[in-house]
Amino acid sequence: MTLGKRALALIFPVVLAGYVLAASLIYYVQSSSIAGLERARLWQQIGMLTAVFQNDVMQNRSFLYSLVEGGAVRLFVNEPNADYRRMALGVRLQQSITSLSEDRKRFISAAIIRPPLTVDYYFEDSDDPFAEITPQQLEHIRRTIDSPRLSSWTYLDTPGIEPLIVHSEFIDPVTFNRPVASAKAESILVQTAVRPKAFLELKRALEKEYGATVEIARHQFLAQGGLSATATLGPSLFARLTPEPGFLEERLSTLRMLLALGAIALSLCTIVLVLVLVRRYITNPIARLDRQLTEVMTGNRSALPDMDEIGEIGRLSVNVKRLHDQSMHSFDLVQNASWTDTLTGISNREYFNIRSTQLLEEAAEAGIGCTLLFIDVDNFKFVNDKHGHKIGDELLKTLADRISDIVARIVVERQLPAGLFARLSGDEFAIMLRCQPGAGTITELSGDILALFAEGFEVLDKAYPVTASIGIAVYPEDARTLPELIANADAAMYQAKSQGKNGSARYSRSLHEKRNRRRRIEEELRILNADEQFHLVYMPIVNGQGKVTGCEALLRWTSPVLGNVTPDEFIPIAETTGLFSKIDWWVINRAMADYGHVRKLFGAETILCINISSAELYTKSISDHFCDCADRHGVDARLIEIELTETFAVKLGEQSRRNIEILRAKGFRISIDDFGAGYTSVQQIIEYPAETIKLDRELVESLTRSAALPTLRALIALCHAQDMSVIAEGVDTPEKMSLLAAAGCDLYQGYLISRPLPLDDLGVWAMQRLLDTARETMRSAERRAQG
Ligand SMILES: Nc1nc2c(ncn2[C@@H]2O[C@H](COP(=O)(O)OP(=O)(O)OP(=O)(O)O)[C@@H](O)[C@H]2O)c(=O)[nH]1
Repeated sequence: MTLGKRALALIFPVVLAGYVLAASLIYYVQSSSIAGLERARLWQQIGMLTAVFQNDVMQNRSFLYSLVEGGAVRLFVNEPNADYRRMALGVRLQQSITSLSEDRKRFISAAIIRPPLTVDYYFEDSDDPFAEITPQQLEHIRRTIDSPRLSSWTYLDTPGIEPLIVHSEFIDPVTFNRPVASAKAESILVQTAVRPKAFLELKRALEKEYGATVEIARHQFLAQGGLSATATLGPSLFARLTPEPGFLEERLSTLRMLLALGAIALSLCTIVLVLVLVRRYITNPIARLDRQLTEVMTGNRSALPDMDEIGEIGRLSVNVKRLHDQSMHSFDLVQNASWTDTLTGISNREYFNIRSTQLLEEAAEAGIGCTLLFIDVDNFKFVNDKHGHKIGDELLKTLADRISDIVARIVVERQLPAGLFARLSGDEFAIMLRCQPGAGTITELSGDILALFAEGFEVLDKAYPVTASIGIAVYPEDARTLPELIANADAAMYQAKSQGKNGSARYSRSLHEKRNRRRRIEEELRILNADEQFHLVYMPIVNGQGKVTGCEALLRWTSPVLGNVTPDEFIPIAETTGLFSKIDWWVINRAMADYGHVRKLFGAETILCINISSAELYTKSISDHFCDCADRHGVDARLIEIELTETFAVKLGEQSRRNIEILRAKGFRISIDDFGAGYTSVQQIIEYPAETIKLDRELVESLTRSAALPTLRALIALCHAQDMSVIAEGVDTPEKMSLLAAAGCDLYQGYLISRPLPLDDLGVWAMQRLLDTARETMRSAERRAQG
């Protein structure tokens, strides 16, 4: 939810509740004052009604007196001519009506009654020529006659008939004044009646407004609670108006509705106003700050702009900007540190990867090439081991400085874009330049780097025997991605190393194929079924008398995909990829399973030689595996000779030395294979924990030249002095054999004796050899017999 919506959600109920509360209070106060006002108005209205009524009463009375006092009654009584007197009275009445009331349509009537109750004259101001006095008026006359009073008035309100105010007065027929009480029976009675039109209209209007009848009664009304008003219309005539119960409620509900609408309208106005202000001074600045921060975090903006807000929001913005600037500064420091190699101060692998990716993208856009030089120091370990890591560190730092200088110089001289130089790891460095081979830049660069090592690499005034191997790969010819480019330059560097180190090599197609072949071998090794694709061949070892004393088990691999793959090719791959255990364990098991057969062919004391990977001796379980296999196949440990390569034996570690001691303690023999292929000191020969030394075929080749015979003899004597028997490999001529025999060699192995043979062929070979020996023995016997 946005800040604006939150503000709305907060403000709306608060403002609304405030206004509803205020409206309720106003309603509470207003409702009682409305009730008071209505009550006062009601009393006023009923008072007005009373006044109007009394005016009508007064008019009627005036009408009566105008008839009596004006002589009209006297004229009527004294005039003997009945028609005249009627007409004269009629004229007088009309005059009186005209003078008393402006309303010509008003109903007025007059009647003269002679005793005992004869309506002598009746006049009515109406359109009805046959109009007669009403029974109600007669009734009033009768009641007036019956009462002791000489005059009276009343309000006649009979259902179905329009109400009338009626006045009756006794007149003495002689004096035409009010008679004495005793003369009442002989007096005439004059009655006038008017219709109280104004009163009735007002009454009707009130009844309509209040929705209730104006009650008129001859008795006093009892006091009533709520909204009600009473009035005295005459001495015994009362009126009361009690509005219908919902009258006030209607007013109040209108008030309520007005207040509710007012509260809502005011709430909305207030909310809109508050929201505008909140948005202007709070949410908009915060939203702007948020947007700017988001842009900074997503990289669409480099820094927060200066804020000109005031107050808390302004301070917040300034502080956020300050915080951001500080974190950017810290981030830059951390990033620089994380991209710098701590030892040499040049870029490290992370930065190299990031920057190189950009360089390749730029090169791709510009349609130009990039060249990667992968540099590895040769024999650096030697400096570490011999002179200590401090010197090693110094060497790396000095080398980094010197290569940096070379790169900077060449870039300036050849006007190239800035190059990238980084330490990838250990003694590995890399240079990325936006140039292609051909212009001589790469040749000059690699030549200058190699020249640094020409006289040994000088550090702190001392030269160290290290060189550099440089692998070169070019984008886009050799690779299209950075990982591929690095891998190819690395492969080229290994190529340079394998060509004798201290040189450079460019990544090539053949190198590519070599790597592919290596990858395919690795893949096949991972998935192969050893029982189906591996088999062992055996190469006999004989003593000076030609007796087979042992057989070396040699592994052969026939892959359905790759065909025959030699151990020289796949064993190093298996060792570097950790697949050697799978192979070794199969070889050990298979060779021991075959041992019974070998033994049958060559005798109970035949030694079985099994090669194991040098890496195998780093695993703890190797001795257990040998023992388990020997037990399983019933092979005496003394008849098993485990062959280790000389290069491995030179650098025996703690674990491998312990493993060899365990194996020897269990009775297994140890043999040092390929002796003489590397560089071994006399000291190391003395320290070899082995029963047998196998002279490498190259060594045999060079030492079986007549001039080297004393050396061969001395070497074999040295081994004998260490209690080690000597086997010569590569014995392929009788001459070599006789020379080796002359030098004291114990055992022989080579094509002169036999090539490596499958087990079945080994049997045939053994039979053949027996036959040959038998034939030779017979021939010697014959020669002796002839001689
Ligand atoms: N002094 C020092 N040695 C390091 C550092 N990092 C790695 N090494 C060592 O550098 C050596 C590099 O190994 P290799 O490249 O296999 O040794 P090498 O003798 O140069 O082998 P080749 O390259 O085959 O000639 C290892 O012994 C590492 O322990 C470091 O920061 N300082």
